[in-house]
Amino acid sequence: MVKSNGNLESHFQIPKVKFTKLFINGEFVDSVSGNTFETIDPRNEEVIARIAEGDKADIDLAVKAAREAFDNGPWPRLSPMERRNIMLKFADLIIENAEEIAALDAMDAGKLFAAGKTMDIPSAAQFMRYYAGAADKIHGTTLKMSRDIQGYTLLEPIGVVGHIIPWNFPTQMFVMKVGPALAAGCTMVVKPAEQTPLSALYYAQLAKQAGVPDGVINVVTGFGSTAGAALCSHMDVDKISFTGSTEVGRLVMQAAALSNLKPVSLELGGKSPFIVFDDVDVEKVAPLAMIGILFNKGEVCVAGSRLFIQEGIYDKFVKKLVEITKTWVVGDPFDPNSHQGPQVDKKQFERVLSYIEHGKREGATLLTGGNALDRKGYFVEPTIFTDVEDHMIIAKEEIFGPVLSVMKFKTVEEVIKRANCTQYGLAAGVMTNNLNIANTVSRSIRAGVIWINCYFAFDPDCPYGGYKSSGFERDLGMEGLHKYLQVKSVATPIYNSPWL
Ligand SMILES: NC(=O)c1ccc[n+]([C@@H]2O[C@H](COP(=O)([O-])OP(=O)(O)OC[C@H]3O[C@@H](n4cnc5c(N)ncnc54)[C@H](O)[C@@H]3O)[C@@H](O)[C@H]2O)c1
Repeated sequence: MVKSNGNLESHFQIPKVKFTKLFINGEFVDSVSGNTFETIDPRNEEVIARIAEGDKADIDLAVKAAREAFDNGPWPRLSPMERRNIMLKFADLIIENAEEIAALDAMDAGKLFAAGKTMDIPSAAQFMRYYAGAADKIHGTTLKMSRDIQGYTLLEPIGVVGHIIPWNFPTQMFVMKVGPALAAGCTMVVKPAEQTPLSALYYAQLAKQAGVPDGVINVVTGFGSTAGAALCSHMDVDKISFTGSTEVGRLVMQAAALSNLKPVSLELGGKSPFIVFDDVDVEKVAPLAMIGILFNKGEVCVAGSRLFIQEGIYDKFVKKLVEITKTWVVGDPFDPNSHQGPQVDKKQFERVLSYIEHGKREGATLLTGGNALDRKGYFVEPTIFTDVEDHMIIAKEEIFGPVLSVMKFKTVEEVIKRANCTQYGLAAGVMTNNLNIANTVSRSIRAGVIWINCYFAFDPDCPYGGYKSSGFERDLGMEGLHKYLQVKSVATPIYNSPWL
């Protein structure tokens, strides 16, 4: 592992944070209570800005604005083509402002600036364009009904949506949720994670600039137990779309059920297996396995955090992993030489380090890493444990950091069983040149996404979500749009009505 000492000011001019207030009904406003909270830069533990702390009273105002915009405003009543055009303009503005948005996420979340500018932000714009293209292709079906009745279905917007998003991909999560809901004709309140509120506020004003009418997108920054909980239990919210931890997902579902029984979609945690068979080229697959765990400093719900290696190539593969970590640069996310920035905040940093201690105590072998960097900020070394057993905490719980558990296996049947022995079912990677094995494993793993000889292959057209405690319903793809639509069936006699 290499430490980067890049001087970020020489690479990029840090933007001044302009948006620190709630965005309700097309305007930036203070919270009702006047309270604020700090958002901290994980590179240096300094305060970036004070952000308005929304709570129940602010959620009430935001939902009222969204309700009015849905019940009486133009957005659901625009022609689909008009909605599409505004969304395309929104996507253009995202690209035009890519550098500033990437900088906000680098400061707020510790994400690599270069990756944000060239990957996260362009892919967010791509999501928005995908759903803009879908906006004028939403249609129901004609029904073949008996007794001379003609019928058809209408797909109508579900209404006011509450989006609750996590901190690991603030930009993509915002667009992944807001894009399809806009295409469907919904209005919404977004509650970004308290760790990363900046880009959501920035997006809100871009949407307004693009022509999204007031009240359609409202952003209430604040904490989960107050603002988030108030959104989930609000009687005037018609749907909650949540991405976050399994633990909070349970609370969200409970609050939704105990209020107006609103439907929820849950995109939750993971502990994904990355399975490598003997027949692969170690030189090619080992780097992919490392990206599978280290990308975005391991703060990825689909991180390949359990690496299963077949016994024939085990030693060679592990040696290669260690070699890779030696060239891996942990440092300032604005430094173009950095491969990995800091964990998002102090809590997450301490959580990752405490899992490393668990691994040591449980008897796994710490092969490399295991420490925080000796500098200010929340930097953790890429860490590899071998001799990990399935029952160990580091093999079972989601760490959400750069910590890899490596395990050896013999047979296809064995690895399928072990890969499935987790409460999660979000994603899995299968690396082999044997088509039969690839097919058998991908059909046997209980997870929502399987990558064969690739990893993190995301596309707007590819639905994404979990089995088991990783949640239900899907983001992205047309499935990601349909969850914001209701189906209405209409029937009428073709000739004289026998009912009248
Ligand atoms: N499946 C996916 O697509 C996906 C994607 C990214 C992250 N995640 C998961 O997210 C987790 C990390 O994110 P996190 O730490 O921000 O998760 P979290 O569950 O702590 O918080 C997520 C969001 O929920 C809010 N929240 C917290 N308590 C709430 C409550 N009682 N009611 C309503 N909202 C509440 C938070 O303020 C935040 O906005 C990991 O488990 C990760 O796997 C899943």
